[in-house]
Amino acid sequence: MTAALFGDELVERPRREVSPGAVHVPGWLSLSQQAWIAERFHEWARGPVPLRAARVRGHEMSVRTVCLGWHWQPYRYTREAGDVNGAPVLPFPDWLVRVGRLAVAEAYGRQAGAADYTPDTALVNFYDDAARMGMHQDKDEVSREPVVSLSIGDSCLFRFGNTETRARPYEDLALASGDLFVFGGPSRLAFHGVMKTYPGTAPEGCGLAAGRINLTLRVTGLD
Ligand SMILES: O=C(O)CCC(=O)C(=O)O
Ligand SMILES: [Fe+2]
Repeated sequence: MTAALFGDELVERPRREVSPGAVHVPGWLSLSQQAWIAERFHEWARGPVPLRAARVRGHEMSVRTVCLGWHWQPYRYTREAGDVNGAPVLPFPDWLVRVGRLAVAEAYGRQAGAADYTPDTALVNFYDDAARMGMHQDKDEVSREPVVSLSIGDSCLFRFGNTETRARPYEDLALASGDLFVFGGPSRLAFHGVMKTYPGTAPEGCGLAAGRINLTLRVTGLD
């Protein structure tokens, strides 16, 4: 409990620019922030659009997703979840815009236009013990503003690569509960994926007993 509160592991996991424009900030969210967001996740998953596994080229993804602001389906954004139940997607909450601005300021510094960062969609992913996500680019957005990623629950093995191919060079790193990862600028279109999660590693008090939640905040550039 005290280890989770005071974060010994942050000494071994310093903040780091993984590649130009891609910044990992371990333990950015406090436990109470994580638990509060996990509670919101359970509300979002109740609908009107439920958590669902998107179908990519005929195959269901192992990750299940609920969206805010805009509904993502391979490979576009819509206001209604036409591939689920046709219901309108939940609005993007103001507090999450503020989280996005704080995250960009944390990653790039206050001078870097953080105050203008206005994400309008979030993909909220839930990973059970078997879920993973293959290497891909986040490129269905018209805007190339940074992606802000927040993780809660079990740790995962995150692979962050290059903008050209799914193959090497890439770097494997752990994303743990409370970690922030921002990728923008020259890394905005880098391939990335989640190779596996580590069941049973969620810290007590993070609000999620099993599994992993990841939120990516994005600017669609759509209107
Ligand atoms: O779960 C993660 O850490 C990454 C999620 C992701 O890449 C995505 O939703 O596009
Ligand atoms: Fe992604």
